[in-house]
Amino acid sequence: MSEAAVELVSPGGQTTNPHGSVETPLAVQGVTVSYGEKPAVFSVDASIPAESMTAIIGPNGAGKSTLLKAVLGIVPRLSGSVTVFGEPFTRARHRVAYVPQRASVDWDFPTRVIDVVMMGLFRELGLLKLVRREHHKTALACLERVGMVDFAQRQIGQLSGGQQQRVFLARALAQNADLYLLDEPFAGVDAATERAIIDVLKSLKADKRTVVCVHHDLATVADYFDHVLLINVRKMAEGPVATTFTGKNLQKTYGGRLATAHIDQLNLSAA
Ligand SMILES: Nc1ncnc2c1ncn2[C@@H]1O[C@H](COP(=O)(O)OP(=O)(O)OP(=O)(O)O)[C@@H](O)[C@H]1O
Repeated sequence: MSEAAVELVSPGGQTTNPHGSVETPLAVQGVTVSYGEKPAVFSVDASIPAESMTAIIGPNGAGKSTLLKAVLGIVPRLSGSVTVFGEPFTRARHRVAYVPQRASVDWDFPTRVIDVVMMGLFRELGLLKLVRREHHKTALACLERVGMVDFAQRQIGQLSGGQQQRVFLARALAQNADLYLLDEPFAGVDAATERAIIDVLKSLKADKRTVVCVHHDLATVADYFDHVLLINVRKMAEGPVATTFTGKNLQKTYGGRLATAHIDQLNLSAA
């Protein structure tokens, strides 16, 4: 029997291999993606620790979204490999939930909030896609977790930006995944929604899930995350926030685009 076949899934959803060590939720090696002549992501390596909250940080156009899409197979890789809990993504996709950038979704599509969340249950609905009472209850419970249960019957086009973001998070929760990949979950949301989203993400981590977010607000990195991946087409740095989210690494990643005064305000180590 192969090692993969005898993987053990612990109660928290964590995978250990037969030797008892925890599989890396996401390992990226030498990934290069190009939309044209110039690579958008060049030879990026990353190793996302289990049960961590990771921020992918870098300037506009640095390739952060592209890296997530390459992990998910939405855009083709020119080179490199991706493993999810020690397996190719195609074998582990059921363990991954993705929340895309809000702007990339067609919100005019005529569908209700509850139906969007139900999409997260597609694996449970079976071949006939029969929605049973318990599926409905699960979807409502996920909406409850993001404070959107009263909006279940609303058309998605009639939601505010922050409400849309919460609904997509509810869909991801319905997937009951082990690895959550979110592309700018806090973009354009108010303080209350940001608090609601970070509370849900922290509860996922407490439940032994792994969370990875593309993130722009440097002021909240130390509070929200414990691991960072800094990229600007290439990987600039990766590691624990405490030792990697430093003024020097931010200068390296953003170059002249980030004023020294802004870095000073973050009260980071200059190392
Ligand atoms: N579908 C596409 N076709 C062509 N070029 C693309 C496409 N998507 C992204 N790009 C380009 O690839 C580069 C990386 O884009 P990407 O969206 O991954 O950056 P990002 O770091 O997520 O940026 P932002 O912080 O602005 O969201 C950019 O130069 C962008 O213009």
